[in-house]
Amino acid sequence: MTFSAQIRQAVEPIWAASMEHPFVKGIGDGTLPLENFRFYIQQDSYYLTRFAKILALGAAKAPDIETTNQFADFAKHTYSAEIGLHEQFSKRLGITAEERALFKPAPTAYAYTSHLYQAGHSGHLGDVIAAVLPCYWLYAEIGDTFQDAAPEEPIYQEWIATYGGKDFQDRVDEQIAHLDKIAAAVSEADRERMKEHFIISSQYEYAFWEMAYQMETWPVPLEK
Ligand SMILES: Cc1ncc(CN)c(N)n1
Repeated sequence: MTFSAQIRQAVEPIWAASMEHPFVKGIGDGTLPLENFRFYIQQDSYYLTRFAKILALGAAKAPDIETTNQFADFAKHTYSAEIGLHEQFSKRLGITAEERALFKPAPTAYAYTSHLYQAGHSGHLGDVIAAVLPCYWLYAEIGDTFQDAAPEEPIYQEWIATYGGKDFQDRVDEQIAHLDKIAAAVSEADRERMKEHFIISSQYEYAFWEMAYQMETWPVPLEK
């Protein structure tokens, strides 16, 4: 079994729980209150700006110029496709400049991006990919699962289309191919550490839906 198939099998219960999460199901059937999605978009915009930096770090850590180019392209695509989409959604959802200026990440968004930074900065390209892969692969599976869903809300339709398309799946396949190649060449200790990054990111993916569903706050709110 390939390394990617092994780690995918290890996280099956976590990904199955994500698929069943009311936030995700609510996008699919259109019942998710827009207020929750608005909260998600703000937190996810923060998340994506950090995610793009970790992909750029992958470009810097790549062993050859072709892989550097590919990871630089992953970072650019995060900006042009996902952050661009969030900017459009933010306008349509009436997120104001003042709200943006006052924005603070919720605990889970802060913790998840800190995990990506820690895994990415402390290791090699395999650590970067293991940490970011659930972000690609899980969303592609969700997009695929809900491809035929027809929520009434156009924003939810567009969100599903972004992750359900061939372009996003191609990027997942490229990341998996890199990870399997690296996993075959490194030590067992490296493979164990990469698996752990993948599991932790998968747990945080679930926690991110829950954060948006509960509109999570820090335990002791401060005056703005
Ligand atoms: C939290 C999270 N994880 C993954 C993705 C898809 N890149 C995202 N937009 N946000």
